[in-house]
Amino acid sequence: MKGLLVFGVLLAAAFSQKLFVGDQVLRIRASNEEQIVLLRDLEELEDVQIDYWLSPTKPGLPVDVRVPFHSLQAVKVLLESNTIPYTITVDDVQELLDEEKEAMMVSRKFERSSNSFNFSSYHTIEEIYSWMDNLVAENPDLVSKIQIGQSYEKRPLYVLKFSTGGVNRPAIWIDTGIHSREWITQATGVWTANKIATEYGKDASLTAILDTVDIFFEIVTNPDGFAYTHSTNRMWRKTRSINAGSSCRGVDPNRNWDAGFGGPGSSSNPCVETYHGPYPHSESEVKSIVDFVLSHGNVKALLSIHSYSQMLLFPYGYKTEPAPDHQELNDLAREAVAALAGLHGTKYTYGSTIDTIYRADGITVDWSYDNGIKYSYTFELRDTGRYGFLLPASQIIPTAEETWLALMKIMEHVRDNPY
Ligand SMILES: CC(C)C[C@H](C(=O)O)[C@H](C)S
Ligand SMILES: [Zn+2]
Repeated sequence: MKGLLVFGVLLAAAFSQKLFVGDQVLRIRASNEEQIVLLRDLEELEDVQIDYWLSPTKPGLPVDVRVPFHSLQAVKVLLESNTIPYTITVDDVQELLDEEKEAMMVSRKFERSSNSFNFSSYHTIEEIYSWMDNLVAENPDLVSKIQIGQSYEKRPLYVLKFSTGGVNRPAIWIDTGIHSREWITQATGVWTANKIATEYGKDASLTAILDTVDIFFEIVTNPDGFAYTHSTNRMWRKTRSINAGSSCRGVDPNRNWDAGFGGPGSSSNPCVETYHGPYPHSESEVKSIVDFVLSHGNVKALLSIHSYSQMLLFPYGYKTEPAPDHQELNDLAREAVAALAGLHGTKYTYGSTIDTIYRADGITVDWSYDNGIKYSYTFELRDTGRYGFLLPASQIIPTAEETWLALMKIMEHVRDNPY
C-alpha cells in the first residue's frame, strides 16, 4: 500500500492536486446544544480548515468531519477536553483517494482496450459527456440532449430528454451531482439513464411511464465543481463562482433556491460549505433549472439525488410545518424505500427534511414543491459514513440497482396519479 501512496502523492503533486495525506474523518456525537454550538463555531475558524461531511445540527445525530492533518491534534484535544466522544471512520483520506484514482486508471485501460463504457467506475466530465452523446446516437427515437444554460465557468449544462412523443407532456425532472463531490450520484445517474434507454420497450411498467410522461435528467448538474474535484480538490461541494469581497469561492447550490432563502439552515459566510450566495438563484447552475422548469410548466415530480446517509426526504427543510401533501409523500416514500431495501438490504430512513436530517434553507425540492411540483424528493444515497463521499466504485452498480427500484415506485405513482 505504501508504494501506492507514494505513487498517488507524486501523481497528485505533479498535477497540483490538493493532497489529503494524514487527514482523518471523525464521527462525533454531540450530546447537547452547547456542544453543537462549539462544533459550529469551529467551522468558522478558517485556519483550522475542517470540512463537515455531515454538519452539526441536533444533539444525538452523527456529525462527520474531515480534519486536516495539521489540525488533528488540536481538534482531538478540543473534543476530549469538552468530553465530546468521537471515533475515526477514515484513518487517512489520501489513501482512499489513491485507491480511487488507481481504480479509475485501471478502468480507463479496460475501456480503451474493449471500446466499452465501464458503469462500475467513476468518470470525468468529458467521459460522461461523451457517453451521453453515444446514448443519444444509439437511441435517436427516445433520447435527445438539450442545453439549458452555462455554468459560471461557461461549461454547458446538458439535460437528457427521454420522450416518446406528444407535446409538453407531464414530466419528471431528475438531477444528480449538484454537489460535485458526491461522485456516487453522477455515476448512479449514468447507470440510470442507460437503464431507462435499455428497458424502454422491454419493461412494461417503464414503457407505460414513457408512453405518458417525459423524463428530463441532468447528470452533471454542477460541472465546474465536478471538474474541480477531478483536477484540484476532490472534496469540493459548491459551485466555483467568485464571491465579492472574499477569497473563498463557491455557493452551495442546494441553499441557493428561493425557498426559505437565507434562513438559519444555511450560512452567510462564503467560506462555509452551506453558503447560500448573495441572492436567490444567483448561481447560473440553479437559475438555469428554475427557468427550464418554469418555462416547461408541466413538471410533476422533481427528484434531486445526493449522497450520503441513505435517506429519502421530502419538504420541508426550511420550516417545521408539514407539507399539505405530507401523508401522500410519506406513504410513497415508505413504499419506495421498502422496494430499495428489497434488493440488497440497504436500509433508508425517510420523512420530511427538517424532521429526518436537519434544517436546511434554500434547497431544491422545497423550491419545486412551493412551485406546485407535488412529488419533490431528495435522495441521499449510500453509505451511512464508513466511506462517505469516497464510496468505493465496487458499490456503484449495487447502489444504482437499488435506487432504480425506488425511482420506479415514484415514477409509477406519478404516472398513475395525474394532477
Ligand atoms: C436536503 C439536504 C439536507 C440534503 C443535503 C444538503 O444539501 O446538505 C445533502 C444530502 S448533501
Ligand atoms: Zn448533497
